[in-house]
Amino acid sequence: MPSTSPAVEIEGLVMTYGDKRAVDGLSMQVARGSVTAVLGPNGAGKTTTLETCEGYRPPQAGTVRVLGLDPQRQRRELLPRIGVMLQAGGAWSGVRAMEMLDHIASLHAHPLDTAMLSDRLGLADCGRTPYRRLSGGQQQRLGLAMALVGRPELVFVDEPTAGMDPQARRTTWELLEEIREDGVTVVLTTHHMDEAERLADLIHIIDHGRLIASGSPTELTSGGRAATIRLVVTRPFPEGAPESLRRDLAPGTEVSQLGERSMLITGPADGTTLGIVSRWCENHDVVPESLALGRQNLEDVFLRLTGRELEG
Ligand SMILES: Nc1ncnc2c1ncn2[C@@H]1O[C@H](COP(=O)(O)OP(=O)(O)OP(=O)(O)O)[C@@H](O)[C@H]1O
Repeated sequence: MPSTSPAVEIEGLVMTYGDKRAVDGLSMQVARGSVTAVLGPNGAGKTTTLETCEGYRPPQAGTVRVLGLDPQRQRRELLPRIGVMLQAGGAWSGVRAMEMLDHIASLHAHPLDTAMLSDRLGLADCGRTPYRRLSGGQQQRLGLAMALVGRPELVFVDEPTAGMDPQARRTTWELLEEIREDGVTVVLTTHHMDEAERLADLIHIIDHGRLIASGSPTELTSGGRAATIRLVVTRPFPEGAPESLRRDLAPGTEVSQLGERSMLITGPADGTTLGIVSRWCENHDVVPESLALGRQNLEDVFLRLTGRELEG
């Protein structure tokens, strides 16, 4: 198996829970040595996809290969080569933080130094605290340490910074950037676009269990639709406002309603467009509270693709 082959290859994956199609024909790849973010709103199918890659669930249709191996049939071969940070738990409730980390380290041939790792992740002070008494953020950090301690070639991290304070988030981001420098492949799920924008070489956006867009953060947020205007008005928009405004704007300009008093206009957001938006407001008895020019971010991309906001 040449090392240039993808670290993860998913082809036509289908996963259902009863009648619910959590993953619906998903195909995507993760390049070796990259940080790839799987971005999507709650319930998009991110965790289910990761759990299938980790060998916790057999695919109901489609195929999954991780480091060239079948996560079900070749699990024993695969497990020592990957690290997994679960969204919740992963440790026994009564075990002390350091005991758990040392235990995981003892299962690996060449583990990292656990004292160094726990210090780095700010766990040194709670090393003797039972897992159930750790704060949510401390449990997350311990989960990350457990995923990294075996020097994996590939780590799956499910919402790595959920519940962390800003300082712990930054430390986690730095650590993930460092392990990438060491050539480790990182697959992370998140519904925080800033996390994906900061860390990821490649972003797969999924919604309703399907891949709806892929690209680098720059590719996804640039191009002809790079600029945005956010319009906030004093009272709720009249019925049909986005369609009416879109008719006045240049072809290719997109208008999405964000809330009852806010809209996002994506396209050639120049002086001409601003002028048209102001005139439209005047003609429709709409009073702008703010009209802000900006650069499209991943949240805007998601909104444009799905008509819904990413977080929430
Ligand atoms: N064990 C389960 N039993 C039944 N339905 C489930 C189960 N696990 C997940 N689901 C459903 O499958 C869909 C996908 O869930 P999944 O956890 O994979 O999404 P997610 O993108 O990781 O969401 P989140 O960001 O909230 O973690 C959701 O509608 C969820 O309610």
